[in-house]
Amino acid sequence: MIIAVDGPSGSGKSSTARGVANRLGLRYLDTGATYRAVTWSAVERGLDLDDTAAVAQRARELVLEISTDPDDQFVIADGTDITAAIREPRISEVVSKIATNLDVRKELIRRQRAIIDKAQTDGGIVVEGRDIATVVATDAELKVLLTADQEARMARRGAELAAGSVTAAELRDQIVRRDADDSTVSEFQVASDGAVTIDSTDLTLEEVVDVISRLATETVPRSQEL
Ligand SMILES: Nc1ncnc2c1ncn2[C@@H]1O[C@H](COP(=O)(O)OP(=O)(O)OP(=O)(O)O)[C@@H](O)[C@H]1O
Ligand SMILES: Nc1ccn([C@H]2C[C@H](O)[C@@H](COP(=O)(O)O)O2)c(=O)n1
Repeated sequence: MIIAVDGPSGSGKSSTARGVANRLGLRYLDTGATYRAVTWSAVERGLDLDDTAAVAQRARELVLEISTDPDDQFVIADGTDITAAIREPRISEVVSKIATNLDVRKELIRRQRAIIDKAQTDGGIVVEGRDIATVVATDAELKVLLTADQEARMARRGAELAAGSVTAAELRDQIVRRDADDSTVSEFQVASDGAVTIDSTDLTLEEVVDVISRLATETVPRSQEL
């Protein structure tokens, strides 16, 4: 089974997808981490992020290992553990430049599909991102568009970061500006055909995990369809 979870920044995709994978004994893939890993590598090498050809070449060359264990998440790039580094503000601030590079997307979607194919032999996977239901795994048995209103998403991200470490303007940049940039290459504001929209504004994380897990158990995997 493949469960696709898409949605805007701060809607709770990562926490929810990890929770569902745990609950149902599935693998978990954070596709945003692949874009962050390429960003980290390009920044480390001092590449001009506007040089789309050079950045795409870096994406193709990068040796990337990304965990699909929901309880043990790590990202290793060219032998360096970058699990924490890819969450630093210096990466979050520029990652959209890499995520809107269409040649980078082509390469990372190819890699994401290979990870998803492999996980099928382990019983299935919950995949979260922006274009999972619409591009990466259009055959997903369950497609969820996870939303929350902008104020809730900014409040959640603010609570997550160390108190006083970001200004209101920086917070807005991380949520509003990033979504505006990212939505130029993916449609994650409107549900695609067959997707269920879940508005998490007034739901706890546990409640969202409950809803998606229930929908998943009511869904017959394609391989078992008669
Ligand atoms: N339903 C919820 N209610 C309250 N807080 C939540 C809920 N879902 C997630 N959170 C919290 O909101 C923050 C953002 O969640 P998360 O990182 O999962 O979002 P995301 O959609 O993956 O964001 P991004 O795309 O920017 O990585 C986390 O601190 C998480 O614990
Ligand atoms: N399938 C995806 C996943 C992520 N992105 C973009 C969106 C962000 O700019 C960046 C990092 O994602 P995050 O870790 O914040 O979820 O990658 C995308 O375009 N497509």
